[in-house]
Amino acid sequence: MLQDDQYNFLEMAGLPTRFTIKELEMATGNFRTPIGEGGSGAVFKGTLEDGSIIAVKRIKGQTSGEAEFRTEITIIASLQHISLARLLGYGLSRGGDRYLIYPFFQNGSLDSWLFKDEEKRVHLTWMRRYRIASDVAKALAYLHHECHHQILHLDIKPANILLDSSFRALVSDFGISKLIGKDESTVMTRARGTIGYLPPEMLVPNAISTKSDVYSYGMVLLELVGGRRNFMTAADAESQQTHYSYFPKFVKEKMLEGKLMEVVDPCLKCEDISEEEVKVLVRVALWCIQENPELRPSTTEVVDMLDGRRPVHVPPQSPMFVVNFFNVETQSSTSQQPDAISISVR
Ligand SMILES: Nc1ncnc2c1ncn2[C@@H]1O[C@H](COP(=O)(O)OP(=O)(O)OP(=O)(O)O)[C@@H](O)[C@H]1O
Repeated sequence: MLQDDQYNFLEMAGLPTRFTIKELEMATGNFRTPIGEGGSGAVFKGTLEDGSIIAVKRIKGQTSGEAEFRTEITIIASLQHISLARLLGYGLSRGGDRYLIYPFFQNGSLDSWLFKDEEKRVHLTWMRRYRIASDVAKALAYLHHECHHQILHLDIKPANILLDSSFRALVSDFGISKLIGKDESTVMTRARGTIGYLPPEMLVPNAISTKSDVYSYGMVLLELVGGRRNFMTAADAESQQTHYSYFPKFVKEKMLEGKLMEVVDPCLKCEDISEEEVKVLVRVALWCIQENPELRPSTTEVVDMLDGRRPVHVPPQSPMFVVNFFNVETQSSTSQQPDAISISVR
């Protein structure tokens, strides 16, 4: 019969292993170093006996998050892609807390670079941004088209894109993902994801598909280019009204005027930016956020466009219904970035 340690081959095969709470306490020094806080719990830094550095996500509570926890383990256990954050293991405590263990990625999440001050944003050089766009597209193409099932991530946003020490991107957080059969093109689901990245088909009871991730990806692309959130609000003290600014509309207008460089994050140095690449990213983004899912490209097509294997035609004019809904303005405002638009609906 095999001894316990002879099962180490499972670990070597990249399958998630179960950690005891004692092992996790040892690794994290009793959860001494928090590195982040998400909707479902806090994340702590730790070191395993073999010296590898880990991130331990603690999901508090007995019942909440159980479904997400199971989904995350089941889905990610079977995935192997260089741009997906690998799940090293999991843990369960008697008190009902649950743990997910990932490799630690030195540069944290994309949102902590993109939406902070200029000092942080300048580290996201144009070359890094383009590579991040390409890494995420490749991870999504793998999930959508290269696995036994189609896997919908359903929560693509900068907070769920982690960056390693060379600013290569890894998609993480499969808590609300969904598997669908290869022959099915759509699936019914309740609203999930994060406001600001949700495609219109998600706002009404309807079928979602891989094209829903494509929409969220397109929204992330625009934020990468602009170095700002797509939705921003500013309170007008005089009229006591809130003004919304919607970056995608501004981008669309600049594209029509032929002044695309005006949409690029002003903190980037002009000489480092390839105008041709800006055109590619912006056009791809505007294709991805088409309101009609059928017009959006597949993630495989996106990869081909970013890699220059497929031409990127001028995207069609999209009505951008959200503009009328919020009565938004189009200036490239640098106003306050509200928490309200990043509320998660699960
Ligand atoms: N593997 C990791 N390496 C380094 N930092 C990490 C890692 N995982 C998470 N973090 C940090 O912890 C923060 C919170 O992560 P978490 O996945 O819980 O957040 P979230 O995606 O915003 O939340 P939610 O679970 O609600 O989607 C991240 O924004 C990031 O800064």
